[in-house]
Amino acid sequence: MAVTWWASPAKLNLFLHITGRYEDGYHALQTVFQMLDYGDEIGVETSDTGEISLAQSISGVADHENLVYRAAKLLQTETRTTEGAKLHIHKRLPMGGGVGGGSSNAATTLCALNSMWRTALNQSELIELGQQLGADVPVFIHGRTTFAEGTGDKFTDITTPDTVFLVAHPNVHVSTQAIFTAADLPRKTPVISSQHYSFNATQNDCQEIVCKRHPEVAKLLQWLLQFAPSRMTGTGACVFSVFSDRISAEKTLKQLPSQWSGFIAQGVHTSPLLKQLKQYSI
Ligand SMILES: C[C@](O)(CO)[C@H](O)COP(=O)(O)OP(=O)(O)OC[C@H]1O[C@@H](n2ccc(N)nc2=O)[C@H](O)[C@@H]1O
Ligand SMILES: Nc1ncnc2c1ncn2[C@@H]1O[C@H](COP(=O)(O)OP(=O)(O)OP(=O)(O)O)[C@@H](O)[C@H]1O
Repeated sequence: MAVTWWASPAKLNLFLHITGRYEDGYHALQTVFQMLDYGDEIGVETSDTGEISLAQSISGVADHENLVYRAAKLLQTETRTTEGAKLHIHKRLPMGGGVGGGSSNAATTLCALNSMWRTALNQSELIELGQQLGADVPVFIHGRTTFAEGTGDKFTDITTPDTVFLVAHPNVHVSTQAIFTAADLPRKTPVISSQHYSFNATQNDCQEIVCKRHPEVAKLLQWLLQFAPSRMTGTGACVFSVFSDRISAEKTLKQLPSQWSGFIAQGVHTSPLLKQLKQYSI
């Protein structure tokens, strides 16, 4: 059976405000999820054996914990389909870097298999399943650059300026859970309206404590700020810089000190996955 490849794009949190905390310990957020044209790819070979397998493992992640495998199993169980699949993962995105690679892989797997297995769940049913896999899975199923609230699951789509991003990784790992349980995390940022969003009037509320705990993130941020406005995404560790043209972004990437790594991506309104799904269903 031939492999069909599906896009699994990255996101950036252009800002991240923590506006409160729910009784279950989860935080109320406001953020802009910026979809990028750059990411991983998930290859799907369907079969009628009912078996789900990964063609290759990801280092450090047990196969049964891999979000690609878990997403396929969840869809199979929920829809009671007798179909199976062999799933390939082409990784480009840094793991646990705040660019949502694992969440995006899960979203792509759910959406691609729903099309290829013809299980016919609608987008809100897929989002409900996605929520069970992680807080950032729903936005990748939604597939548009959007202003998000709640735990990142209430969306108001917005148009952001045409931007080329340099996304850099400081090669340190930041635990999302450790940041969200930190006593000194600011949790009372006033709520803003999606219409009044601007990059300059917002911040990432996690950035200061991540920089304190992980000096390498602070060092990378200081280095990037010489060239362009820059900010951390999510709970880190990646930092992005905002450029209006690709040449300047590429020039800066070429100068990136060798202990760090990075990539260039264009901000997009509609994710490459959503575009592909529309074509597939035509
Ligand atoms: C902060 C963001 O990166 C913004 O994009 C995400 O909302 C985090 O998404 P994620 O990594 O998929 O997060 P999950 O795996 O669902 O949660 C990891 C841990 O972060 C904390 N967490 C996460 C999201 C949220 N709104 N409040 C939280 O307190 C919880 O302690 C949870 O145990
Ligand atoms: N297919 C997968 N790709 C990447 N990580 C995976 C995958 N499956 C499971 N994981 C686990 O999920 C963790 C978080 O991965 P992910 O890349 O989504 O983090 P992130 O970029 O910090 O995302 P977020 O911004 O949503 O917090 C990884 O550290 C890894 O242990």
